[in-house]
Amino acid sequence: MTGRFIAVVGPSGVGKDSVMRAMVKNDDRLTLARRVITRPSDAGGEDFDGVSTVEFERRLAAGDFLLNWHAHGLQYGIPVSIDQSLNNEQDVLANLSRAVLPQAELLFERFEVLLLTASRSTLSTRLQKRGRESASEIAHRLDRANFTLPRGITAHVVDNSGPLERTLAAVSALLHPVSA
Ligand SMILES: Nc1ncnc2c1ncn2[C@@H]1O[C@H](COP(=O)(O)OP(=O)(O)O)[C@@H](O)[C@H]1O
Ligand SMILES: O=P(O)(O)OC[C@H]1O[C@H](OP(=O)(O)OP(=O)(O)O)[C@H](O)[C@@H]1O
Repeated sequence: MTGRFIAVVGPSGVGKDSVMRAMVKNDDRLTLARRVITRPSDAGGEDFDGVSTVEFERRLAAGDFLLNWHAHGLQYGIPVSIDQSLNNEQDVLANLSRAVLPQAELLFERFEVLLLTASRSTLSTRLQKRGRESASEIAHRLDRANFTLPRGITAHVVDNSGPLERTLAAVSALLHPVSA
């Protein structure tokens, strides 16, 4: 049996990267997908592979990505190498755009979605505190906060308005119901 591909989605600033990082730290059944992004490598936040647009297009043409999309003026790709982890029965966590979920669902034998939520004011406070984007970029990200999941996609929905520990306990109970 292959591992599960677990898509982690939700509005910018909700805590996807923080929750994913903590999940992987606490659970050796989980692996993080390292994304390829056309963002400067020193931008901070998640551990990603920062490349130029030309390099991204080269890799795309070479078939290096299982999934790719465009958002916030950036290109994102999920490398085909995650298949090795899935084949080794590791569950793979990946921060995805909500828009690519229907495409992702078709690709993986075992597919789950974790949707994180928080109020708009919480998102705004967190994005300002994170400080990776300018005020106008933050405003654009907040405009996308209410984007609904594509039709037909079902998700585990977890509120990340409270402490991270509470979110982690809820996520663990949903993903590992027997051992939780
Ligand atoms: N449960 C939480 N409580 C308080 N702050 C949080 C929580 N989860 C995330 N954060 C903070 O919110 C900001 C955005 O989190 P991040 O993981 O980058 O979100 P996303 O990947 O969804 O954009 C970061 O500064 C992070 O430290
Ligand atoms: O279609 P949406 O669901 O709105 O998602 C759009 C993009 O936002 C997130 O990117 P990124 O992780 O760079 O930004 P974030 O950390 O601020 O969420 C997510 O991973 C997508 O790439």
